[in-house]
Amino acid sequence: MEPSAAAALPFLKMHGLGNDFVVIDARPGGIVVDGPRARAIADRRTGIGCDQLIVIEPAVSSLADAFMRIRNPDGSEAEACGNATRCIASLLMEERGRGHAVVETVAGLLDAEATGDGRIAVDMGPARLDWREIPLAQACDTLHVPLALGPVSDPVATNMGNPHATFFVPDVAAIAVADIGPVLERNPIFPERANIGFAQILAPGRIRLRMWERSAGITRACGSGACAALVAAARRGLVDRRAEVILDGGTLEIEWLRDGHVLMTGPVATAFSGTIHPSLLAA
Ligand SMILES: N[C@H](CCC[C@H](N)C(=O)O)C(=O)O
Repeated sequence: MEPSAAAALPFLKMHGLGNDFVVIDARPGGIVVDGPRARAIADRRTGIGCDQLIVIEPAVSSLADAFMRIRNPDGSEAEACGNATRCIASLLMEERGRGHAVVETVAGLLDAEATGDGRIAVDMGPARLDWREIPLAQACDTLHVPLALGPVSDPVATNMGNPHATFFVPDVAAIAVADIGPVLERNPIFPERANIGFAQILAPGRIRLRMWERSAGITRACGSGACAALVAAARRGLVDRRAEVILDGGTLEIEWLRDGHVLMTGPVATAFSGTIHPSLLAA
């Protein structure tokens, strides 16, 4: 059932370290938020504005509490969104009055639990490391992808449900992320484009990361990007399997477990609630 043109749609504005989301609960009314509507809502000038639009849908799997649909500001669907997963998991835990939740995504079921200090830990599933899984357009060692642009080269490719390329640099502050991010995102070696991370090793357990997100541009934090950066650094022997990843908006704790899964722990916040004006739904 589509909301009538007159119906205003309630939403929550949430964020994880400043990576912000408009969250719509489509479970009750079967509301469809397609690409054009997502674009209209996510637009920071004429809409509400967000890095990703998150729609909570009824779970498909009997093992999940809800399905989380992720849309980028250009309306495209993303397979993973770590910060949003923490936000949705916290909503589901609150609804059910318990400290754990299972969030279903197109990339699989994600287990989440409250860590007791106000943060949420999510098992983001296995890091996928084969060139076909990223995906890349040609067979290559994902630990050394043959790509260079300006001051950066030789990234590590990782799939966390979504595609990532992580470049290691001596000083992230010196990287013109807004200039080279969009060009790297669309390099033909990434048939589904890619999220681009620029990482600086501060210490064996501390990584500084700046992100250019696929379809979303520079964001203040990126959970799946932080996971990809930790896995990349550990594969290169630059850090152990656990580190603090310091993003523009704050710090995430990432651990690459022995079973290949990646655990991400960090805060969530609800900024405000409101209703979406029907004109935005007419898109
Ligand atoms: N902000 C998200 C990542 C969104 C990735 C999206 N831009 C894509 O196209 O994969 C996170 O916290 O993981």
